[in-house]
Amino acid sequence: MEVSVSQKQKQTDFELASVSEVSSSSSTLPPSPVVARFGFDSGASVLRFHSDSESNEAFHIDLRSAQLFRLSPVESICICGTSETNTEKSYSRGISIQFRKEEESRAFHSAFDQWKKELVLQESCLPNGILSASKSKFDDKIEASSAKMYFHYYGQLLHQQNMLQDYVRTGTYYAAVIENRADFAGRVVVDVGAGSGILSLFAAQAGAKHVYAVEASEMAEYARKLIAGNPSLGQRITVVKGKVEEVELPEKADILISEPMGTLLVNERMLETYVIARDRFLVPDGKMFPTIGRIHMAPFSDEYLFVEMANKALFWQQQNYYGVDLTPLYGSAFKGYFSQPVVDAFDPRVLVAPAISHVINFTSIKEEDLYEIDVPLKFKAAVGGRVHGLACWFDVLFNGSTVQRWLTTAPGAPTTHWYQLRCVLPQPLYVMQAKMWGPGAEQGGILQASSCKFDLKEPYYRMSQPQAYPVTQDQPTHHLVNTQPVNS
Ligand SMILES: C[S@@+](CC[C@H](N)C(=O)[O-])C[C@H]1O[C@@H](n2cnc3c(N)ncnc32)[C@H](O)[C@@H]1O
Repeated sequence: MEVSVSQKQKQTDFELASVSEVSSSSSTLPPSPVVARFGFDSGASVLRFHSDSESNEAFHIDLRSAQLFRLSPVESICICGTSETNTEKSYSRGISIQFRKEEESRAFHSAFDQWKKELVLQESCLPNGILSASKSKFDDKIEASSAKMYFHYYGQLLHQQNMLQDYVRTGTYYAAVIENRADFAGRVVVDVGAGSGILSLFAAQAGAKHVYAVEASEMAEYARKLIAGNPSLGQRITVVKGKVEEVELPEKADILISEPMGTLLVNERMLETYVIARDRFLVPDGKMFPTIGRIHMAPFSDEYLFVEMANKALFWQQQNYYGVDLTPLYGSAFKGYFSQPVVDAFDPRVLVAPAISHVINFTSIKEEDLYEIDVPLKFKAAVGGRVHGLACWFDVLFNGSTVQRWLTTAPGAPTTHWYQLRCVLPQPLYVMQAKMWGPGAEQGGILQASSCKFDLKEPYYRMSQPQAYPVTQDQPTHHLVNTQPVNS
């Protein structure tokens, strides 16, 4: 493998508060403060640690096997392999890294990602300058088995039909495209994750010069069939079967169209694919449909939902289940149920404070910035009572030259197949408005804490329709129960 001179000379230094080994077996760690240096060593990207006072390296790790996880704003853990060749004896090594400031932690993480990327580039570069068939950006992030299941799912017509039958979704895309003909007429379009090819056909209807419909799953074959069956539009559409991260297209696009939204906008990580498509295929200042996305979050109060969740674990409180005491597992079952985000459509009146919004601009965000998203939350409850968790939904904007259109999944708006999402806390929080005494009184109330980790991959599909509330005059119309059919 060739390494260029510039790479050999390049290095990045970071001063750290301290480093320590998670297992105590090694004594090679330098005393604090510590300097961490990213650099090259015999063609490999390495991270060296040495003491501030001397430049002698205390130890180094190979970035090839290293992964970095953030534990807190100023603490991270780096997991890497040992150099032990006997696989039975080789254990992962954990290095706990303390930063002095949060900004330094961020800079270190971004340098780490950058150096890992350089490594991928290096490894795919053969001495003759030809790119090797090494893993793509997609393969790098997504496990093969998980990608197989994902594309198997989308390869089936029944799941595409589910999306096509979400008339709020598909109708809004149609309106956004047709009302903004000026953005499509005579333009080259790339449909990112084309599925059945429906958005490509809409773009062709709006007068696109040519549409490249990129689809990785077997659905690409069905898209070809559908497009061939609509010849007046189909002659301007080419289906490209493959991953957006890997396929090559013969020309740049003036506009990208895609439906990359998952639960809570980011689930499925297809936004990353959309952004990669932008960097690979879009002309500078080209358009993106959708253009921006927003995640909205607000605290809610829903006693009924909380009791429903808590009751699920009651099964494990049986002391005589065929002669077996199940109670040792009660705590774990309770925790398990509360780690499931609830997916359903709820009445917006369960919200107890205005929502906080996090904006993602698809035209400018870096792909890496989608790996980890922090949304600082601070709410002032409009009413006192028990808060049971955080309600979340999203919307996206089609920023057309003629018409701006929003596709929203907000509570109270016509229901989509995304519904809304609620993260229910295992311990409700009491929110009061009266003057308080005791700990936390200075801040205006009693300090309480309740926390939970939620797994977006294990949702609880509850699917209840919003209950019919009698409408009074002071209620805005968006609180009305929607009459749209639910698309399953
Ligand atoms: C949510 S569906 C949308 C399908 C279609 N555009 C629509 O609106 O009905 C996303 C599609 O993108 C495809 N997809 C996801 N990631 C992809 C990738 N990295 N490369 C190519 N296709 C991808 C999936 O197989 C799936 O068919």
